[in-house]
Amino acid sequence: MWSLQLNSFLYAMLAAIWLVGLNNASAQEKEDDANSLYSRLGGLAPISMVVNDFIDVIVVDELLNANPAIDAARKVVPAPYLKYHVTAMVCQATGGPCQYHGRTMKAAHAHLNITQKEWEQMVVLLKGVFDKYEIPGKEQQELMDIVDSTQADIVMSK
Ligand code: HEM
Repeated sequence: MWSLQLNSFLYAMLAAIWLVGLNNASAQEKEDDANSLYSRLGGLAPISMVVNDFIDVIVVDELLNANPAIDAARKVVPAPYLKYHVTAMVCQATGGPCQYHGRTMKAAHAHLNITQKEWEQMVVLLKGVFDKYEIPGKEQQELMDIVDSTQADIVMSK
């Protein structure tokens, strides 16, 4: 009898410890989420607006379209398709709940022969969009770091 009660008590204690552990884990996760770049940017809606403007400015840029491969691709690849994929990618890379299902950066850009000069133009255009949306300096830098991490896979020639 006693040992049965003791056993139930021990099980109840173990269950309580396990539940407290679970609660702590989710509190920690919530804190991580709130601190993610994704949350600091305001989530998916503001990210999609920044990407929307970014794609709108790059597809009409004269310096970029002087590259015949870029010009040909932007005429056949729908801008909404690019906006969808780039939004999902940024959402995922900043710690948001999305999953990017597009091609690798190398596979998506290899045929475009993107030069260093074209990359730098893209960065100037992107910075202009960041400024338009008044993204704070720290968050701009973190976003640029993500973009920079793709440079080696995107820039194909000098
Ligand atoms: C000078 C810089 C860039 C130019 C000119 C450019 C242009 C393009 C073009 C024309 C396409 C369509 C290619 C095709 O399907 O034939 C494309 C695809 C894509 N780009 Fe870029 N891009 C640049 C940089 C970037 C950067 C920095 C990112 C993200 C960090 C990015 C993300 C993507 C994605 C996600 C796709 C779609 C991939 C897919 O179709 O699966 N691009 N880009």
